[in-house]
Amino acid sequence: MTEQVGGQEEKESYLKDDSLEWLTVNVRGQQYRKLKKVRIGKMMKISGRIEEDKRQEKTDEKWRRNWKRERGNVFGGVREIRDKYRKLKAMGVKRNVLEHFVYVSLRMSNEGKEQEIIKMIKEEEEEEANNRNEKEREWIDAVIKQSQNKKYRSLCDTRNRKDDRKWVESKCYLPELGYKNSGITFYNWKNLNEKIAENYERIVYGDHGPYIEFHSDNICWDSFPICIDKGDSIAYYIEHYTRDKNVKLYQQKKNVKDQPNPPKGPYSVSHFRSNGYADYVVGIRPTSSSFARARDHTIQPARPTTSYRLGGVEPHSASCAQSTFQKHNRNRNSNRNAAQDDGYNDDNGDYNDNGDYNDDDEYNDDGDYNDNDYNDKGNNEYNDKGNNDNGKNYDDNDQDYDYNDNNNDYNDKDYDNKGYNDKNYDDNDNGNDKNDYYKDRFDDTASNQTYITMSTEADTATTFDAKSITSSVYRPKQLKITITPNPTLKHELALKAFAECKSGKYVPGLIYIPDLITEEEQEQIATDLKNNVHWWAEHSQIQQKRRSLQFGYTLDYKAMELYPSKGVLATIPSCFAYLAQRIQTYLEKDLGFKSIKSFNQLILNEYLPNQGITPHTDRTHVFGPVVAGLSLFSPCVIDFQLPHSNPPLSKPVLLLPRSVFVITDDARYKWTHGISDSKTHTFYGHSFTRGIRYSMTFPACLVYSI
Ligand SMILES: O=C(O)CCC(=O)C(=O)O
Ligand SMILES: [Fe+2]
Repeated sequence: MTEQVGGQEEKESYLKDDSLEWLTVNVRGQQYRKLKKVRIGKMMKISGRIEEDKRQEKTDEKWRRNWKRERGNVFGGVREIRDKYRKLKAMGVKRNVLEHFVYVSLRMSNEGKEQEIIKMIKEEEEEEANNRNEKEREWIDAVIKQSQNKKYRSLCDTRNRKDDRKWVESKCYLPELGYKNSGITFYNWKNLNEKIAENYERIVYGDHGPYIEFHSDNICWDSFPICIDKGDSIAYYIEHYTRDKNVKLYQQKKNVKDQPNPPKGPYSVSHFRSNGYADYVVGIRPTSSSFARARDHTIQPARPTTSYRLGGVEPHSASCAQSTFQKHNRNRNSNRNAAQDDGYNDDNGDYNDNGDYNDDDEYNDDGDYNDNDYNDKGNNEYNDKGNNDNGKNYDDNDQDYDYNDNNNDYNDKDYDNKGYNDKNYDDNDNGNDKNDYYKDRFDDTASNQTYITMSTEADTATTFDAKSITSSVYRPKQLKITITPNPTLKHELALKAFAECKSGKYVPGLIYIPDLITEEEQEQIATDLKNNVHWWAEHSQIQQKRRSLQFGYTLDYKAMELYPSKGVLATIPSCFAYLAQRIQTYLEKDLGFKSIKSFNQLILNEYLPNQGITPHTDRTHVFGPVVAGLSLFSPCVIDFQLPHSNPPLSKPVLLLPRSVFVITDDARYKWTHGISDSKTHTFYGHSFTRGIRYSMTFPACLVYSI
């Protein structure tokens, strides 16, 4: 051993420890440090030992820096591998650590370097081996045999994936490839007695973020008693949950090769890949599909911090990059989707602010890609390998981070300057690696492969903290609700459009119901809102600066998943529930709708006169085919637009207080609707000043019983 770090005493105490984890061993100057368990989710944050956490954070920083410096090359050059190996030995790590390391080195080093690496490792071991018996030396040969000279090319070929990898490796200490004897154990971080899995196959770095892939044999299935299968037609995977629903396991049913871009999500980046946005692998023998529980699976580690996610830069250097980011975002937007680029939300420089229920990509997290929108973007031909378009194909979904306007964490430069094709990782690329990988993987285990991805609810449920961004302006002790007068329509076009709206001939599928409630009922609603002002302070979310509350179910705009609302929001308050019923009755009795699914969610939106909502399609994977919206207190114009139409079609609809608009069919699925954030709205020549407006959106959430 040529390098010695740490004191003998600590080393011994570590060696006496029977636990197998190795990636949790850190070197802090002269000290050793270890964690007992690899925890899914906030693994470093939950030890409950604050002192430890602080130390850990410092160490994390160090590791992160080290990874940045070393990682790009560590599996590239023999010398780097040797140095790393020596470090690990000096740390006194256990055999399985070394095995894992050698295994990954052999499989991921540059082509043709294997023999050199083997020679080097053997030399390194020589000295010690002389003092040991022959049997102990055999481990090297066993690892070599395991690696079978098969190369694995990193999936991290773009900046976003590399950043994800940096994060996973510096936070979770999980190399891209797993190893069968690594002994790494995964626990539910909310219940550390609950074992999730042992060992893993690989980290799948895709454009929807990193996932840990497991073989089913290594999953503790007893920890996953809940299983939801939404059916072949909509879902790309079966969901499995731990009892506490904290850990979710995705069992992939179909691959995503036909999906060039990922659904929206905190990690999502669009690269228009012709091979699909991620390398999720599905069972290759359809006959085995009924044996879901005997398959392979993956799990998604916790979400990286914003700063790390967006370019892997330290926050302090990012503020200067903010404007660059916004600029590029604008460019991207105009390149991506004209329907969104309408000048709304200019304050954010971001067409979609915080992702509302914006379905512009029209496919979603559940994998029900029920839309053909990709082609419309005209970008299918985009050459993923090229990087000369300065980020225009870089993902717009990062706007998810944008809502708060104060995150100075972006350093978009990092993306734009370096492009997406970091040479470090591409040296091996001969274009066939992926096929090799599949061959490698399935030649000997071809019988029953399916992959599952897993995430923790805690990750996905970390919606923005409304309270922290709710300034006093947003937290009045009283609600001031006034009624704003309606414009008097005189112009012929305005009268015609309004009449067409009422008769259902204006936008296909759009139904307008004037005066669904009386003035007294509106008064009563105002009173009810005032009486419950505390709802807002306690539970509201901020969407594009406006506040909203979700009763019944809550759509997490980051994860785009639906959860039953909690506390006072758990059910639609009785003072409002009759409204949902009345709309439903109207649709069924007066308009002859065949028993529609009951509205089971209420989204209460508050619009100050300078607030709006980005053009969007209400999320299709969580909301049913009929969505109704009641307007209160102030008139406003909602714009219906048909994206990609030529010439562009945009139809303003005047929403008067106490009226309801219902979207079905084309209006629901093909058209977008949005409200401009200007204080003055115009409807066919009639301009009027907006006042405070509330709207109640009633969707029928698609919920599945467990
Ligand atoms: O405020 C409105 O009337 C529209 C709200 C809306 O589009 C929504 O909640 O999805
Ligand atoms: Fe909507």
